[in-house]
Amino acid sequence: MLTVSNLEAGYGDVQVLFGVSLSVKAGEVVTLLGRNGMGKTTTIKSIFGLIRPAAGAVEVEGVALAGQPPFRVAQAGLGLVPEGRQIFPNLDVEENLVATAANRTKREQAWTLERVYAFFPRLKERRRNMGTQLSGGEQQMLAIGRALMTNPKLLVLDEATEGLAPVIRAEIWACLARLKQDGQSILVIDKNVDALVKLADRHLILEKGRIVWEGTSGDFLASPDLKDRYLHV
Ligand SMILES: Nc1ncnc2c1ncn2[C@@H]1O[C@H](COP(=O)(O)OP(=O)(O)OP(=O)(O)O)[C@@H](O)[C@H]1O
Repeated sequence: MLTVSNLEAGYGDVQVLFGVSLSVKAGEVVTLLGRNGMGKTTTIKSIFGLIRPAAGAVEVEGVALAGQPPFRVAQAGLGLVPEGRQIFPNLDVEENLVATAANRTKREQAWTLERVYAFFPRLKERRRNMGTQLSGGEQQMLAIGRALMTNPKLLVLDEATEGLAPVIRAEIWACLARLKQDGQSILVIDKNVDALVKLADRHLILEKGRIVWEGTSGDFLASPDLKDRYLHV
């Protein structure tokens, strides 16, 4: 599905990623973990063409994407729920959902407005509200719904539960679990390791721009020192 190999990237003269490699297979849920400033968002920006990697390869089902503009990455089947949600503020909920919608993969069970509303009934209630009038949790559901409307082969969430109340976080995790049951491939960046260990199949830990650990949820639980070494502040 997604293969990233030896990615190097940074900002100006400052190198942030030093050969990041990762993969997500069809139907898998994989997490990218690490403390603040370790390069998680830079990895996502490089994958999505939001910054140009200095070296390395990004492939989606064999299509080479490194250095391609964001619309090509979207066309290849990657859907992003960006950090900070980035809801279009001057559009209402429904307009946000259809703004970037596409069924490029020609799925039989495509995501449509009706299906997104059935998945997030709260969005249906709020369909005529402007993006800015929504609560943080509703905005997050909208950002996920908007990405699903592109019918992505891989859904990527960057800090999807940041700043949300614990009960709302739990709702978002539950949504992701339902998507996983549906066979959706997902890459999640988040700091709530305990919730992610239950949800995900595999985990990668990023430290100073390098992948320093990789394993299954079982491996992660069997190494309790990982949290102190790489994840706690
Ligand atoms: N636009 C930018 N210009 C210059 N340096 C940046 C920029 N964005 C991030 N950096 C630097 O790159 C490094 C990695 O940042 P990145 O946002 O990828 O980390 P992160 O792991 O996603 O952390 P966080 O959880 O804080 O978002 C940090 O040292 C950060 O200061």
